[in-house]
Amino acid sequence: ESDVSDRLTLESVRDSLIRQEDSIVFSLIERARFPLNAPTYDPSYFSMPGSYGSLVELVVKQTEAVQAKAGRYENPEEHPFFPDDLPPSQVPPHKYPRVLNPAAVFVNVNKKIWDVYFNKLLPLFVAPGDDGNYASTAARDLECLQVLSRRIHYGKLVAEVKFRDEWTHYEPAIRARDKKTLMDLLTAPAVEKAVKKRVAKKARIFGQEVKVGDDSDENKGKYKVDPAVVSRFYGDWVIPLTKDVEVQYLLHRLD
Ligand SMILES: C=C(O[C@@H]1C=C(C(=O)O)C=C[C@H]1O)C(=O)O
Repeated sequence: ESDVSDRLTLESVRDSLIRQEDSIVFSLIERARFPLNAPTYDPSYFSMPGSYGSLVELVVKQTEAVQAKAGRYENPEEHPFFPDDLPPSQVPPHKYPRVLNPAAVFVNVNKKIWDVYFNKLLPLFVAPGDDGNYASTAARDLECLQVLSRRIHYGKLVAEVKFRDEWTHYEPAIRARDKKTLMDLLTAPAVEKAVKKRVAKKARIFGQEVKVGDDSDENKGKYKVDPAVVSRFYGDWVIPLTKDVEVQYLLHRLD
C-alpha cells in the first residue's frame, strides 16, 4: 500500500475541508425542515430505564452504539459524543492509514461541539415551534453533530501536515508549550476569509427556492438556512475550534 503521507498535502486536506462544507450546509438545511421541537431536548419529556436524559441523548447514545459495532469509530477521523461504554467493533478490522501521532486520540472537543451546537447555533437557524417530529429532529441533530465533529477534528490532520512541512518552526514552540506561537504559526487569515465567504455562498446556492419555467431570480433573499448565520457560525466557532484541535494535537505531537 503506497505511503499515504506522499498524498497528504496542505492542499489535499484543505480540499477535504472544502468538500465537508457541503455536508455541513446540507445537514443544517435538513435540520431546518423541522422547527425547534423543544421536547426533544427536555429531560422531563419522557423517561425509560437507563439514564438517557433527553430524547436527543437517547438517539445519539443508541445510534453511536450501533455505529460503533459497525466499526465507525475505528476510523481516526470519527469521534463519538458518548465514548464511555461503547460496544466493540463487530466487523473485520480495516487498515486505516497511520498518519497521526498516536497521542492524537487524547484530543476530543465533542463536549464543546455539543454545547455550541445546541446553545449557540440551533436557536439561530431553526424556526420556533413544535410539530411533534421529535425522533426525526434528533436524527437530524445527530447528522449535524457528526459532520461538525468530523470537520473540527480534521484539524489533527491539518496540524500533522503543517508540522511535517515546517517542523523546525513548530518543534521549539511545542517543547516550550507555547500555545500563542503555535496558534500564530498555524493561522492562515486569507484561508479563513475564503472559507467564511464560500460557506455563505453555498448556503445561498444549496438553500435557494428552485422554480421551474421562470428563471428570474425570485429568491428574494429567502433561503432554507440564513447564509449569514452559517458564515458567522464558522467564524465564531467552527474555525476557532478547529484551530484549538490543531494546537492540542501539536502539543501532543512529540509525546
Ligand atoms: C484548517 C487550517 O488551519 C486554520 C483553520 C482554518 C479553518 O478552520 O478553516 C483555516 C485556516 C487556518 O487558520 C488551514 O490552514 O487550512
